[in-house]
Amino acid sequence: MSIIRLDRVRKSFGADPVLRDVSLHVARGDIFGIAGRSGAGKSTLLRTINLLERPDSGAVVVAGRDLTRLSKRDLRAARQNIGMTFQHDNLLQNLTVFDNVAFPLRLHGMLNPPRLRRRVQACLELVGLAARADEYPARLSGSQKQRAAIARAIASQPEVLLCDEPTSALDAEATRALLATLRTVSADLGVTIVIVSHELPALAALCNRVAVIEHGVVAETFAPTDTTAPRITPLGRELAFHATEAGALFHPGVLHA
Ligand SMILES: Nc1ncnc2c1ncn2[C@@H]1O[C@H](COP(=O)(O)OP(=O)(O)OP(=O)(O)O)[C@@H](O)[C@H]1O
Repeated sequence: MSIIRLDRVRKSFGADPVLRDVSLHVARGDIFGIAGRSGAGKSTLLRTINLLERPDSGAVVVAGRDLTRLSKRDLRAARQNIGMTFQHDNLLQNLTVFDNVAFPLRLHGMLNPPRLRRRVQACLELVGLAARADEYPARLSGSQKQRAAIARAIASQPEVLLCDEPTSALDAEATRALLATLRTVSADLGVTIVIVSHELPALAALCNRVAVIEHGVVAETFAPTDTTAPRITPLGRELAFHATEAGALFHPGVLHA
């Protein structure tokens, strides 16, 4: 069953159409990748899923509710079910890692202090940062900052996690650590992850489905592990190549079980 459904979404900035007619389904539990050339509209599409970008027309249905039809108040509540991380980690520099993760819980008055502490610690353990809880973001590596941002994004136990270019500032080793964290988050919490990246090897290694955005539409959607299916776009073919490479590194049966 789809947890996210975009139906004929259109979005222009001024006279420039970015999303011309985007329809896609993301199944519950998917790690779903969005690929596309620079400027193709990947981030715009991702930001449409929680209505940070409001489409000009079309439906954005998350967990059964069309977000475009909600009142401001209901939209605020619906967004608590959709965590998000950004290319730049957006951590609050004057707060410790613990307080960054606790921030959305405190903001929404969720949980009493002992439960909040347990929740934050559990999130930090999941992303491998339990030992860094009292550090300030400036002392973390790029991968650790992204992992702290993931911990913050999952603290309110959303069903959906949106990740915008989480590995773009990371070297190869840090990228592998971050992909491992996202796999753990997916496996342990069952959260549905949608990830935008221009790094095809990362998408090929992580995602069980990928959509390629081209000319404002979804040009194709496929499972990277299905390396035998014909690909329509050059980018799809590149992804298939990287999926074969990734298969040599990570056994797909383990990765996508
Ligand atoms: N708020 C905005 N106002 C005006 N134009 C915008 C806005 N956001 C995005 N755009 C434009 O929309 C187009 C798509 O941008 P978007 O960031 O979604 O693409 P992308 O595929 O994520 O690109 P990249 O891989 O380079 O990050 C670009 O031409 C961009 O300049």
